[in-house]
Amino acid sequence: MRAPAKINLTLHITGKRDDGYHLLDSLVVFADVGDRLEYTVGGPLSLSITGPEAGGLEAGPSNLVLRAASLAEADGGRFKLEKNLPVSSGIGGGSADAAAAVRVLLAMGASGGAQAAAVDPAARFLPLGADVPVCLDCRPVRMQGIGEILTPMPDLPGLHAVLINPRVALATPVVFRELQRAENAPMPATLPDFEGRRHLVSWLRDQRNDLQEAALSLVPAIGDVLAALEGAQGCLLARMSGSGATCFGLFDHAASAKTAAARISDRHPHWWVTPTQLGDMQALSQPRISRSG
Ligand SMILES: C[C@@](CO)(OP(=O)(O)O)[C@H](O)COP(=O)(O)OP(=O)(O)OC[C@H]1O[C@@H](n2ccc(N)nc2=O)[C@H](O)[C@@H]1O
Ligand SMILES: Nc1ncnc2c1ncn2[C@@H]1O[C@H](COP(=O)(O)OP(=O)(O)O)[C@@H](O)[C@H]1O
Repeated sequence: MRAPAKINLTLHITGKRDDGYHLLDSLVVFADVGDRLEYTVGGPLSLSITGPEAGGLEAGPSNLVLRAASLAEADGGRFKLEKNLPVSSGIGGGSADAAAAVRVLLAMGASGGAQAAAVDPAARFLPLGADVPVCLDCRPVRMQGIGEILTPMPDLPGLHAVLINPRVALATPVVFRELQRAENAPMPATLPDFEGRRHLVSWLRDQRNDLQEAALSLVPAIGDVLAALEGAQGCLLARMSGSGATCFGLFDHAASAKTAAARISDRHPHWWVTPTQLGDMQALSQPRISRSG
């Protein structure tokens, strides 16, 4: 099963709750790049991790895959995680993995009993992380509250993009702590009916990521990433996703995104650079179940 990266096209921080969590207003889409998770029924609950971004990631009970399995009351089984997304990078890799584990366990019939099964999955799995509800469906949404209020945006045009991480991990709480002002304007109450990609991009230019300035002050390399994207031929808009440090550049065509990614990668071989499509990845994220033996 695939665990697509989450991208915040906008991230307006509109307030702060008494428990310290911030209120968000964010337009979220998914990428066709992500982690992969395999689950085999049988045996005690376990997790192994491979892949280019596996380094330093704990496979113990603190891993979000195993935390999700516990919350779903899985009674065992082996998870294998192929970690392709940089950890702590603003594209929700951990939340995507947790949501993928939930999807497969629910598809296999794990429910935690009738009472738990009756609870809306978004509310039930929110304690794993504010980004987990949005990652359950992998569809374009407007995300509000602390991440639990989701309004589908089924007609949002798909986008061509390049994702870049300067290979600096940035912990979400640290960026929120650095935020100078928690009360900022939300997006308009009603979002436009976008007529196409260009319309969406020109509207996005007037929106913001309110965490970008705070993240930039912590990791100046984010400025280099944004400059590289903005300088690339065909780049329509460059912005940071989530709490960073990953940034996205939007392009008119898949070919120009690919060319830009190759050129930037040549100049910055240590950066994580990926051309991708952004939009609705629900179909791609569905579990594919095979039975053997
Ligand atoms: C900022 C966002 C935007 O999509 O993305 P990332 O940068 O993590 O990808 C998310 O809201 C992050 O979601 P997630 O990473 O699941 O957050 P959690 O584990 O629940 O929270 C980590 C910490 O971030 C802060 N936090 C998170 C979400 C929120 N709405 N308000 C907050 O203040 C809190 O300090 C919290 O203790
Ligand atoms: N499967 C996982 N993948 C990534 N991070 C995980 C996972 N399980 C637990 N974590 C922890 O979650 C935190 C942030 O995860 P991540 O989702 O990658 O951040 P972000 O949402 O900023 O991209 C890190 O402290 C990491 O150690």
